[in-house]
Amino acid sequence: MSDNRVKICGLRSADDVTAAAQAGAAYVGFVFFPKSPRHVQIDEAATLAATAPVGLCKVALTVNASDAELDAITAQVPLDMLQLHGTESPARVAEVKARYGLPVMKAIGVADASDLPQIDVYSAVADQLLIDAKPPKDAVLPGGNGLAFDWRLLAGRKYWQRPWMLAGGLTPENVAEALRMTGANQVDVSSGVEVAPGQKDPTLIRSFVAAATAL
Ligand SMILES: O=C(O)c1ccccc1N[C@@H]1O[C@H](COP(=O)(O)O)[C@@H](O)[C@H]1O
Repeated sequence: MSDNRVKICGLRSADDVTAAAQAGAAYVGFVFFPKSPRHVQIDEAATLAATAPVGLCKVALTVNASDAELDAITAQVPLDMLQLHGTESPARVAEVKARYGLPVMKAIGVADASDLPQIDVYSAVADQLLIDAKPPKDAVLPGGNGLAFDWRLLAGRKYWQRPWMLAGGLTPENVAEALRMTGANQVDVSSGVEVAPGQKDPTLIRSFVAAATAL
């Protein structure tokens, strides 16, 4: 068993939270983005977060959220981290961090080598980085599309200043190879542990966490 840490994102029920916790996930994510099949209302997320065992990091995923939206989420949901998954600028990341006093994880979309310098830019302001596949141009969702990027882009990289997670198209079948190729020690998954959009499967969650932490 390794020290690899897993985030299961897009949880919508108490059973999902229990499955993630019992499988050994380190983080659970709640999606606040109405276009997503994983979107939860703030009061639902508050109830779900309250069921999470102590020590499980509860993350709110938002996309270009306004202060009013973040005020409402942070006032009602007991959270440990904010994940910014839109086009938030470095200045906005710093502003959110200061305003809410919570660690901020910034998602960065990668399609090719030209996207990699953004990782250094956001390292200066975010507490963690989430390196995800860049969504297709016509995508409705900026993440959660079940698409992987070419992991070879991260092979042999220099070390970044911040902890980071690998995301995008990860599954119980490919996560071990993804960890090996990128050297990541944290991974984030959504579609890869679902049987239908937004519907998590406890067996897939268990298989994913087992595969990611077996190395
Ligand atoms: O999951 C979503 O619906 C979502 C919506 C908007 C922004 C990000 C979203 N998900 C994040 O994307 C990664 C990768 O997802 P997948 O495993 O490829 O489906 C996921 O881990 C979430 O952090």
